Amino acid sequence: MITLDHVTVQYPEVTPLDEVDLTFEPGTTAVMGPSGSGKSTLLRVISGMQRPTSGAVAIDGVSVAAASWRSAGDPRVSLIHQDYRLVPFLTVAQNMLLAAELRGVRRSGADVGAMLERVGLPPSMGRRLPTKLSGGQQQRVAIARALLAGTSVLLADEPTGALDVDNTERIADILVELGRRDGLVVVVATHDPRVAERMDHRIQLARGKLVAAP
Ligand SMILES: Nc1ncnc2c1ncn2[C@@H]1O[C@H](COP(=O)(O)OP(=O)(O)OP(=O)(O)O)[C@@H](O)[C@H]1O
Repeated sequence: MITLDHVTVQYPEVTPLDEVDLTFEPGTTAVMGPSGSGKSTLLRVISGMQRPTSGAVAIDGVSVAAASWRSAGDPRVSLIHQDYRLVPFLTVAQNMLLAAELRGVRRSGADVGAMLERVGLPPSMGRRLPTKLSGGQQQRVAIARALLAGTSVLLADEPTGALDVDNTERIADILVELGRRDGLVVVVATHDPRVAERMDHRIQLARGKLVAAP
């Protein structure tokens, strides 16, 4: 469970998160709201990549670890993006193993294949370069990479923003299953109402404030 306690992120001109109190349980939650309402900031704060100006963020009662020269944030959390962010000159398997290694998690080639199958891709795809895959396949690899690294909290920032309707459906299916079957806490920032309606809960941000709770 993720808890935010009076979390504020303040810049000189804007306050993208303003005294936010929020809880995310295992399962999927869509975070909606207009552009600039603070959705990406919320995900960065949960991941530990950004320290809030004030307030506390914890996962299962333990404060999220802030990013440092040693890590890109809390090792329990993975963040996936609209543009997938796979390393283009490494194979799919190397991308996945590198992420696990950076977390200090040892994984085998068999683990990579099993994780690819879990997101509906053949294990043989591990040998391909990400640039040779479709957008939907790349996003599934990004999810498999997060799972291989042992994440228990999966954050997704507009994960279907660059995908067509069919691939959007597939990614939404995978996220829902990870929440329901595997008990991950999945938080999805999205502008797409079709994605949001598939999630277990929906929240809405407006100018850094929560305007509708689940
Ligand atoms: N480093 C920064 N310095 C100053 N202002 C910032 C910084 N990062 C974000 N902001 C501002 O904070 C506000 C919230 O940004 P954020 O990216 O969280 O919004 P968002 O809801 O994710 O928007 P979008 O839907 O367009 O991705 C915006 O007004 C943005 O300009």
